[in-house]
Amino acid sequence: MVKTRHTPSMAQEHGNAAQEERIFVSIRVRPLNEKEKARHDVSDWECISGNTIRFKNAEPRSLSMDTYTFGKVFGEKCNTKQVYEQGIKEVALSVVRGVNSSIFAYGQTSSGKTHTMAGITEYAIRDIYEYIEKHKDREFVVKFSAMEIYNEAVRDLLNSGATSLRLLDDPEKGTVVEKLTEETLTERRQLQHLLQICSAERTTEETAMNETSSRSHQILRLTVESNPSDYVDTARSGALVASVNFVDLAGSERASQALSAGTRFREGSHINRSLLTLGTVIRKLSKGRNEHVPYRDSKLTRILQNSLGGNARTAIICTISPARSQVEQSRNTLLFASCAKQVTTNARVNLVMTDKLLVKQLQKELARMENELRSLTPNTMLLKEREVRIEQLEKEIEELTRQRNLFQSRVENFVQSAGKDRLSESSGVNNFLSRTDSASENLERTTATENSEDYFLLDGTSPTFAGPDPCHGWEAMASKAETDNNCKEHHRLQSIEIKEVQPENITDANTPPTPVSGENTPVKQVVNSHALQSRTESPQNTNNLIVDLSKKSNGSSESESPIFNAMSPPQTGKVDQETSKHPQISNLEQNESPRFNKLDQEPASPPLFDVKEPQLEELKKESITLPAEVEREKSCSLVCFEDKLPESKLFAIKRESSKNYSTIHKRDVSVEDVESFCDSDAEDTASVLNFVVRMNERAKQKPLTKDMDDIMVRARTSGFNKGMNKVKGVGFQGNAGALTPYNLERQQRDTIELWDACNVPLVHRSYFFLLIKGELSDSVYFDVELRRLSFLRDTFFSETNIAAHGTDATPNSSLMSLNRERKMLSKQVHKKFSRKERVELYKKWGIDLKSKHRSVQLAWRLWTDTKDSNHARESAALVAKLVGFIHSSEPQKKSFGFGFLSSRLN
Ligand SMILES: Nc1ncnc2c1ncn2[C@@H]1O[C@H](COP(=O)(O)OP(=O)(O)OP(=O)(O)O)[C@@H](O)[C@H]1O
Repeated sequence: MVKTRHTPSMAQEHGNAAQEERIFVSIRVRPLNEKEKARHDVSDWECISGNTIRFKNAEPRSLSMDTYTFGKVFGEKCNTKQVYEQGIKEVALSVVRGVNSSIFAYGQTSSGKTHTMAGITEYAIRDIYEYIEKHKDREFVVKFSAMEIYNEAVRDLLNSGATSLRLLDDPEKGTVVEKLTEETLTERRQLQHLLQICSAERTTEETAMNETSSRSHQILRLTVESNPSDYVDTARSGALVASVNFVDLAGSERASQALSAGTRFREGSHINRSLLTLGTVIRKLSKGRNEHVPYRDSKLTRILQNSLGGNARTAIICTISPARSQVEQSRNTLLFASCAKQVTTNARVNLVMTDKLLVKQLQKELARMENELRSLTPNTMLLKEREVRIEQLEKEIEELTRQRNLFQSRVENFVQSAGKDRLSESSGVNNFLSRTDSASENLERTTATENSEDYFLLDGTSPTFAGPDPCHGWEAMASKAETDNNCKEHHRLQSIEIKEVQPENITDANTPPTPVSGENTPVKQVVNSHALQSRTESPQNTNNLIVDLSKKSNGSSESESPIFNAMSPPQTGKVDQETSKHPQISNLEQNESPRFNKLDQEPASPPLFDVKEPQLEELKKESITLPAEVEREKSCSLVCFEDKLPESKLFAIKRESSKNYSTIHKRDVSVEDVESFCDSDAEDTASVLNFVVRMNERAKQKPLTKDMDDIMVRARTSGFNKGMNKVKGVGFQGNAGALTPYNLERQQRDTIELWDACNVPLVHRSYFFLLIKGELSDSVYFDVELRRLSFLRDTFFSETNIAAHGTDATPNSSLMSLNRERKMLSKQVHKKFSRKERVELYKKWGIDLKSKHRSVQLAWRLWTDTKDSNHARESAALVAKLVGFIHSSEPQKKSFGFGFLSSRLN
């Protein structure tokens, strides 16, 4: 048995709504049989039309009562095929379209019901199979079942051994017969065989005329399942399942004839019950009232409930006997037929979903969803990847935004702090530093770094060293010291030895009371700021020609250089007792005090020289008023030239021309001389020498006139500086206008190297840098510092001195010992100072961020400053405070800081 699920709603969705129609009722009058003819019985019924029948012998007053009209009326001469074709066939074939149908035969015994239904069933089955044969595109499944209701018991005609079958109520199908045999037909012949079985199994009896009389209600059911062809969407389609019932009722008169007693009585009662219930149901349905219909009062009406006013098309063939003797029975049949034709049914297409179709449909749906899923999967994966990427980008944006805000904040703090510094600081240290590339690199690097220890540079207040790291490479200092000593003699040859130095025009505020090794120790003043660097460079690039016109190296007296005398500051400084052993040191120290005094008064712009001599005043009056920078150039007394000459050649020139060196003053140089020199090839040795000699000669001959000023003005505009750059000269010593930042950097670099070589304390270094304004005039400080440091280095760090005094010859200790102590102090610094404190010290002492050993630098400075690591912390704090005082805008603090540091230096 194929389980089905009725889905009427699906049929409705496809336009197969229930169609209401009345039961088709036809009347068939059989001919008089032999028995009736023998009794001379006559036929009283006349078919006056195709759908009207009338009782012929009716009295006039009752004529209207004996005329009946139905869907079709078949007379005695009509055969079964006509009955089938005219009305019954259409109803029966509804089954192939999914519509239930029922064909009833109702009439008295021997009226021809079985005779008619046998033919009708045969024709219907034939037509059904013909329909199936014509519709090869559809799949049909035909099933057959047969039952009889005898004494209100349902019996399976295809299973003779089965007992009475129970009726079950199905919510979709209605009443179903439990365990009813249902044969699937593969061919038509199989159905013929089953029909014979059913006929044989049906409960019948022999009549007096040896005829078989049916004593039960027989229901032959043919179920047709098919797939609809008119539903394009097979995914939503089901199966058309419908049944056609061929119902051959028992004789309607059976109850009255079985009134005798016993079994007949009980049999008749049951037959009558079903028929009476059928009559009642028909009568009630015909009235069309919404009153209770007693379907459940009999097995017959219960099983055929759908066929009686329900989901089925119904046709009733009422058979009557024309014999006058059967007129009342015929009238009852016609009355039943008259009621039945009033009954309406609501047949619809039964589109059901079988389990097989359901599985198939679900499989198709699953395959469709899998295809969709496969088609969607790549997009889904791509979407997920993009979502992940979007999340990553959002995080990166947040991080970048955070970094940007942080940098902006830092830059703002830096700018704000730098602005305050520019306003508050009178010193030009930062201005000078900002002009160096190294300082710019430090700033950029500091801005980009995340190291908190580097962050302190952002405040812009740190007195930072420009140029090489003061402590850089000090680890190699030990080995370098030896190299320095080896190169010392070579270095001395490249420098002009000045036997009698007259440094009155040069002040050195930082010159400490340096100890000397002895009175007879030769003092060699290195005025070449590039001296140290030249030791490691090729001779071709490092030859230096220095012409000091203000000194008596050529035997000329001061009187030969009135300008020199005019620029000499008053000798107001105190004379150190120790330096009195050396005139050079004494002269340096003599100029110390006035220099300090001047700085204290005008720290922002310390004057280079005090010009007070009357000669100069007179010259000023005589000359045309010149720009300030030209006025300052008048103070130049030293011209230093440097050329790229081969070393040997240069030395030869030096020695040869040293005898002819003479004072040259700017007033002695004509415009033609300068222009000629600028246009000449600076590498031409003869031109350089000739230029120097020529200027010296003119210095002796020509007085100072205003032509000098014109010379300088025109020299500047015509490329004098360019020519000077060609020979890489320092220019007029003390003449800031002739200096270049490059030369100043070189002086600075040499100074730092000498600091390292002499282990100069940090305090001194810091104090020295406080003098620096970032102007070219700072060159004079570096020049003096270089002289002093060269003297110290040659005096205390020479090979002979170290050998003579051992490792304790220096003020500190041997370099190797310093190295060991440096490591120890580095550990102690990390142990003693917190990270925050270290950062503060870095900031205050301008420790280079390039170094990987900032803590080592700090330890070094602490050690060299205090000479006692146990007090390094206190000393560092004190120095930091004093430096802060010097940077303060308050004169009292500034003076105190200067004074204290000065006392420390001394
Ligand atoms: N239209 C007809 N033409 C010729 N013979 C007929 C016709 N109708 C019925 N007969 C004959 O009448 C007899 C009785 O018919 P049938 O058995 O079909 O009556 P029935 O109504 O089925 O009786 P029951 O209810 O007792 O079974 C049969 O022998 C049948 O051949």
